[in-house]
Amino acid sequence: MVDYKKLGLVNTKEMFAKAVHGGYAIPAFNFNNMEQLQAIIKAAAETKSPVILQVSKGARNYANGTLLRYMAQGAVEYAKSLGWEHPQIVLHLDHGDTFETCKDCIDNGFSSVMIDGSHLPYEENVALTKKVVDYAHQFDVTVEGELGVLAGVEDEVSSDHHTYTDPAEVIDFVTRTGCDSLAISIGTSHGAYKFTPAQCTRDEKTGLLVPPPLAFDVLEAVEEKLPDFPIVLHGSSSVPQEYVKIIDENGGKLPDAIGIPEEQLRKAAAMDVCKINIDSDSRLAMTAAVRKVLAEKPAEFDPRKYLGPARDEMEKLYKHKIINVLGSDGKAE
Ligand SMILES: O=C(CO)COP(=O)(O)O
Ligand SMILES: O=C[C@H](O)COP(=O)(O)O
Ligand SMILES: [Zn+2]
Ligand SMILES: [Zn+2]
Repeated sequence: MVDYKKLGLVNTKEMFAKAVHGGYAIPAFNFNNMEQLQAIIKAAAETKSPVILQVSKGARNYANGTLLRYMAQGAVEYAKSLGWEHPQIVLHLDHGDTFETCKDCIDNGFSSVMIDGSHLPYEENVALTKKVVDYAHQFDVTVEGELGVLAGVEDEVSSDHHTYTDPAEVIDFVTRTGCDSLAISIGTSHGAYKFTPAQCTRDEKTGLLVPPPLAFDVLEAVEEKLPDFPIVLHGSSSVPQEYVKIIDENGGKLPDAIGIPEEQLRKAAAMDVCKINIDSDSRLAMTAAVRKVLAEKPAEFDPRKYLGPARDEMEKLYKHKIINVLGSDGKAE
């Protein structure tokens, strides 16, 4: 049993309580490699923002779960070396799909896990989430559950199929499972194609696609049922069009890539949403920077010469999210 507290990591409990009352949200950034991790830690340290490092199943398969875990645990020391005296860093399993995966993470130093039973029939979701909570809470590890199905990659049916969270279910779910936070579905989705052009309107001046608004009425109804309970938004990349443009101008092809406007995320962060998941935007920042360097300097073959600029671009992006969108800067002084 690896005790995350001995590694200097923290769970989400206190930071969520503060974020809910403070009208801001904690960034949850996925990482799969060293450059992403360095950029996240540097951005969080320099803005003094609490931060959640997320590891997905795909990340564990890509980079090796053990290696990622040691990297994240080492990141606490890295943060301190940057002058962040008391880092508030959470190591979180993103979209855990079985009890065994969650247990493996809890046993090995994760301070938080998500059990995503949202695709199961309701009673099975309750039973699985409760099983993970009962195990996790013995070790003071916090647990995120999910109700409702996001559109796109998550629903496995079609790109516009989704099921918004049913506010009538949330009290029962949270009470019976004991989960510490709840991911809900209000119109966000994973990846860089969150809406089809047919679902959008077009801005007459800029010609850019304008996505439909999130279902804030559902979020409000959830908040009414669960006052001050930490709510999580997955699929919250905004797909910055400047990155899409750089990628497309340098040999890439991302037609009609579109995300959640930052205005909407700001509004959600001011409400009871206290964890906002961002992965795709970091991928776009990295890809844009790498494509640009390789296109401009065809003779370059030192990975540090393109991964370095990629890391700088990601750091810039993370800081922007922390300061200008989520409002979590200075909350971990
Ligand atoms: O929800 C996410 C990770 O769980 C990431 O969402 P994005 O694909 O919008 O970045
Ligand atoms: O939930 C989705 C995250 O963006 C992780 O994506 P991934 O499974 O490709 O690592
Ligand atoms: Zn899910
Ligand atoms: Zn997600």
